[in-house]
Formats: sequence, C-alpha cells, structure tokens
Amino acid sequence: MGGVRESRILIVGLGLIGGSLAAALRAAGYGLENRPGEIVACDPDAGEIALGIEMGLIDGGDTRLAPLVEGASLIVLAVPVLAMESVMVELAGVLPGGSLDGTAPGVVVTDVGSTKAAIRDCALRAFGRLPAGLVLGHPIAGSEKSGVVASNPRLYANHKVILTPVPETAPAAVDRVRALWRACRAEILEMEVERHDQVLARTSHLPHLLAFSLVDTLARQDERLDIFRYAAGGFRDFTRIAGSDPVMWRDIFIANRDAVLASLDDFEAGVSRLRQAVEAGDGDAMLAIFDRASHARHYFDSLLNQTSYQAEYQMQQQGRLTFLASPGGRVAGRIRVPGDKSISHRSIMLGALAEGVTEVKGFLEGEDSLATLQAFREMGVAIEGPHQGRVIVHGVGMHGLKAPSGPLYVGNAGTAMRLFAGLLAGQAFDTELIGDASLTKRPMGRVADPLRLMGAVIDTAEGGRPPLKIRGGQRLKGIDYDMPMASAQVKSCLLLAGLYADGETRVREPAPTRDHTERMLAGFGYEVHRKGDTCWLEGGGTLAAAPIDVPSDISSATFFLVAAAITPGSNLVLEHVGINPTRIGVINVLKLMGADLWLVNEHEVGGEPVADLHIRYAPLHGIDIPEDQVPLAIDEFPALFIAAASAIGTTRLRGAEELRVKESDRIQAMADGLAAIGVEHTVLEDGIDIVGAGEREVAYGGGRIDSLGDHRIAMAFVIASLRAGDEIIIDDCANVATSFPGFTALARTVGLKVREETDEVAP
Ligand SMILES: O=C(O)C1=C[C@@H](OP(=O)(O)O)[C@@H](O)[C@H](O)C1
Ligand SMILES: C=C(OP(=O)(O)O)C(=O)O
Repeated sequence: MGGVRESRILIVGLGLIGGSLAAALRAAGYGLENRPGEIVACDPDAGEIALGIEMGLIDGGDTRLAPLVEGASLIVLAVPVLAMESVMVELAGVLPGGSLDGTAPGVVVTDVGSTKAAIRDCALRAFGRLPAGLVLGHPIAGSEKSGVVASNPRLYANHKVILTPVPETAPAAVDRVRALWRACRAEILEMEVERHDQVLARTSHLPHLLAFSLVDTLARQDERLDIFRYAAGGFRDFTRIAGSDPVMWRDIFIANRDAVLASLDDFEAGVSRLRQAVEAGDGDAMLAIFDRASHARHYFDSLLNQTSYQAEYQMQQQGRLTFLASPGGRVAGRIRVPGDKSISHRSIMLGALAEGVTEVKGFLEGEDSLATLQAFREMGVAIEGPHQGRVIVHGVGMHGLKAPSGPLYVGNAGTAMRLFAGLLAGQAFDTELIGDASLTKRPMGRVADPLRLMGAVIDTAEGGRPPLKIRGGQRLKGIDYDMPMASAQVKSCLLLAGLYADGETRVREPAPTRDHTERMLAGFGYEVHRKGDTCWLEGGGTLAAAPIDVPSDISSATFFLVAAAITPGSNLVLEHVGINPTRIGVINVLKLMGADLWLVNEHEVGGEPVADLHIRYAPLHGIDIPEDQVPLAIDEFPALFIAAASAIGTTRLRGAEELRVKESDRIQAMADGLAAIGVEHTVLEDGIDIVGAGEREVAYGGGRIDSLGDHRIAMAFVIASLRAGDEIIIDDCANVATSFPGFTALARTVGLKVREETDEVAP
C-alpha cells in the first residue's frame, strides 16, 4: 500500500466523494486482510454509514464526530462547503491541543472542497489560526451522481488533485496528504488558494452554472417537458452536469461568489459578441470564434490524450523522446519533405493582414508555424485548417487585429518571435510574446533596439531576452538601418514594422539573407524596393490576399541530401524543393565538396523558385567553406558538419558565429556530438575545423548524443548513423516536430534504420 502510513483514516461526510476515496484506498489494498489501517466515516445519515460498511468501504462509523476522532491519524473533510465551518469548530473542540501542529505522529486534516479561500477562512475562525497540520485540497473529479452508493474506486485515477498549502502548512503534513492521493492514482499539483478559486470558477463552476441555468430555462418554457423528448446529443452532452447535487453547488456558488461573478462577466461579454455576429449575419466573425474554440477544444483533447505534437512538446520539456539510429544502410527513393518553415510563418502573417481570403497550400504543420497560426487566432483572425497542408486565412486588413486576452506563446520559434515583434509594434493594443525555455535564452535586443529607434516601446527581460512586452498605440517612423548581423529575421521584423511606420523603412544587410518576406509582400501587391544590399518600403499601404504554394523546405531536404551524399550506393530524388537563391548555400557547398547533385524540373510557384533535387553518392572532399555561403546555408550546418565528418580531408568553417544563438549553440552542440562519436575537430569562436574520415567505409563510431532540444542537431546525428560503426542514440528529440513532423517515418522509407523511444512518465 504505497506510502500511506496512516493508522486510521476518518472520512467526514460519506457521499460520492468520501465513499470513492474509501473505495480507492481499498482498491489499493489499504486496511485489507492482514495489512494495517482502518477507515471509519462520520455522516449525519446512519443509512449511509450502514451502506458503507455493507459495501466493505469502511470498517465502522457513527453519526457523531467526537467518538471517531480519537485514534484517527488523518481526517478527510468531505462535507458540502458550507458545512465545513461547523465541522471544523467541532474538530477544534475535540482534537487535543497541539495535535494539529504538523509534526509526526500528529493528526493531519485535509478537505476536498471545491473552493479554497472560503474554507481557509473557516479554518481561521474555527481554530483561531491556520494549523500546521491542515492541508487544504481539492480533487478535480466528480460525477452527477451522489451518495455512497455511487462510490467509484477509479474516480480519482489519472485525475488531478490540487493541494493549496499556505505558508503555515507543515511540509510533512503535505507529504502525508500527497501519499493519500497517490494511493488513489491521482496526479497531484500545488497551487495558491486564490489562483485555485479563479481557475475553478472558470473551468468548473461556470460550466455548472450554465448547465443548471439552461435546463431550468428550457424546463420553465415547457412545463410538460415535451421538448426534452426531442433533445439531441448536443443537449445531453452540454447539460449532463445539471443533474449534480444541488446543495453542494449552492454552497460552491456562495463560497466562491466573486471569482464566479468575474468569470460570468467574461462569459456574458463573449456571448454578447457572438450574439452580435449572429444578428448581423457576420459569417467571418462567427467563423473566427468557432474556429478558435474548435481548435482550443482539440488542443485540450490532445493534451489529455497525450497524442499530438503539442503533447510531444510537453514531453520534450521533460526530454523524453529518444531516437535510436542503427548503423549502416543506404538511401534511395523519391520523397517530398514538408513545407518551408520560413514561408509558412509568413503566409499566415501576411494573409492575416491582407484584405481578402488567402489560400495556402503546402503549409508546414510543424509546431513552429502552428504557433504563429494560433497566435493570429488569438488576435481574432479566422483561420481554417490546416488540413493536409491547406490553410485558409480570412484576412482582417492592416488594422483589423484584436488584442489577445493573454500573452502570445510562440514555443520554440525564433522566427515567430522576431517577426511578431515588428508586426505587433505597429498595433493599437499591448501584447506580450513568450516562448519555451530554449527561445527564452535567445537574443531579442537585435530586434528590440532598432524597433525602439522607430519609436516602438518594448521591454525585454535582462540581457534583451524574452519575454517581449510591446506597448501598442505608438506612432512609428521609418528608419535607415544598417544591420550588424546578416539576419533575415531582423530584416523581416523591420519591414513588417515599416508597414505601419510613417515614411520609408530601409534595411541594409551585411550579406544577402533569405528574402521570402520581400517576395511575399510583392506577391500581395506591396511595393518593396531593392538596390544592392539595401531594401526598403513605404509605410501605410495595404495588402491584397493572394494564393500561396509553399515549396518543400530546403532546410529539411538537407538531411536527406547529406544522407545520400555520404552513403555509397545512394540515389535519391527530393521533389518540389524551394531553391530561392538566398537559400541554396547547401547545394553550393555540397557541390564544392564534390557531391553528384543536380536540379530537374525547375519552375516557379507563387514567386518562389522550386526544383526536384537529384543526388547520387560520390566521395566528398573537405573544403574551406566560402564565407559568403554562410548566411545562405545558416540552418544547414548541423547536417553539413556530418558531411564534413564523412569527407576526405578537413573542412573549415569561419564567420558562422550566428550558429551560437540558434535553438542551441550549434557549434558547441555539434562539437560535443562529434566528440561522442569520435570525430576529430577543433572549435573556434566563429566556426569549426572538422577532420573527415577519409576513405574509410565506417567513418566514426556510435555513441549517445544530447540534442539539447534542438531539432537540427537531432536530425543531423540520425543521418550520421549511415556511416557509423555502432548505434547512435540521440536524446531530447521531441522538438524535431517544430520543423519536421514525421521525420523518422520518412527517413525509414528511404532506408535509414531509426526508431523512436518514449520514456514512461515519471510518477
Ligand atoms: O527569417 C527566417 O525565416 C529565418 C532566418 C534565419 O534566422 P536569422 O535571421 O536569425 O539568421 C534562420 O536561421 C531561421 O531558421 C529562419
Ligand atoms: C534557427 C531556426 O529557427 P528559428 O530561429 O525560427 O527558431 C531553425 O529552424 O534552424
């Protein structure tokens, strides 16, 4: 009976909640056969006690509290919220002084009430202080059924129990209550009292109030209850909880009055917005609301079921997805990798700001671009899809975005955060941009500083890191900006802010960087000028929706290009890959190294050139990578390092310090991984020298790699397995879903021997 060391548990109030607790403890073996432990219950209804004994849930009970308290080590108060005070007053009278001081073997008291501030205040009145042995708690589980007869031993399994200890609570007492709920197989969280009440007002109390009210309203309108005969599934689903215990719910609404009223105000405002949309026949507004709700609902589902990439992302937070790549094999076939991440982000951004409806094909359904999509939904844009790469964005125009109700979360996506910074600096409302742990370490001063020169008001955390707090309603003015680094994200950020600025915004880049923003703006009818290293636009124009066909991402294709380039016997075609001249550094570098690589079927889709890339194995040679290729291949270096490790001779990279501020420090992360598989190298501040394997068939060993949650590090070492002598195990890989969902499955179809392993959830 894992961890419950109580000699006697007293449950006060033997209804569904108390009875189910007894049933769950019994199911876990507590007090059964010759194991120690006893469960007793107090209830004003002697019939419930008798039933509890008959059902084998409790060993004994009484309608009076005092006789049961002696000998009880843990007391669980499971009475309606408004009955708590009288029970606590009685307890304070019968518990010997000092027994609730939180020290072992003192008594611990906990409760299961649905509101916490009111019960804490009761305790304060009853005991004259908050005893150290009192641990307030709330199992988020229930049923519309009531009474001990409805007890269910599985009621709490995989449900959350929120404990709300206060500063006075003894940690040892919290541990004992945790042990109780762990035995019921519940998931235990801790929260502050006030926060608990606000959260529950929204997620539980409000829906119950609505269900009671809807059923009552309809029942009044139809005294003979005829309409219920015709009620469809939707009615049944929505109103199931209106069958819940009335006394319990009256007490909850009295006890949590203020938080419930606040959530009801929000709800009424929401209903009235929807009412206006229905009244005006405003299909776009309705679609925006329904679409946002539908996606939010699916998101909750996937979180609960732990199946989607959002859940994978959660796992990644705990570093639990591992790739295991067996050595050897060769690559052959014809594949299409997912859509371009940079273009996907921009398709949603410009589509949202355009007049009209933008249809997107080939959209990357990866975590990064989905974060951008979700952020626009939160700013009131109706977006249909994605369904198999198709997305329909109902543009709201340059000034149609609405203030989101909370911070915008962009996950792992540097592109999203930096481009949003510019776009949001020009809005009338305040926003906050937040990201995951990796993004929170990345530099944002590079966008915040020039945006401030334009008149934007932006706060960052220390060292110019996220979160970014952007004050709306500022008048922006165009600037002439010399970028200190070659960054397409900074350039794009400033151009997007420039759309809202007075006059011209000019950006000079020290080396050419990807120009998807400029091309797409032009495709949406917005004039962008370029002369030499400078591009500029004039603020105040409008965007006209245009269809977008997103090519396959050359950065994702790179892993397979390198795979084929390093593996004898390989022959592979990658279809419909974007070959924008500002992105083809990897093709140039591989060709310089001697790769047998050529392009077929070159054509243009929606302003972006594409081609099928054909590659066959040919021995690679180490080279000094030309510095002008660095920005054109910036995301491709992790894979190119593997090409270098498999080549004949040494490859030298310089001028690539930007690699240190990506999802990880990619120079160091790759160097550590190369060291783990025995590849000789020298790390420099702005680059690396990598000594290739020469003509050896097995180029290096196997080993265990930490991807540091960086998708490109993870995928690079999967490719390395083709020339490894032993298995390569790569930890912390869930972030591969940010840019390349389905990577391992696609890799297997062309001949890689890679599988995924997910650790069990730690208790
Ligand atoms: O603009 C873009 O879409 C991107 C620009 C590059 O970042 P920098 O601008 O920081 O070089 C690149 O690394 C990133 O994956 C995508
Ligand atoms: C650097 C990358 O992306 P971002 O900056 O958008 O996080 C990348 O995908 O390699």
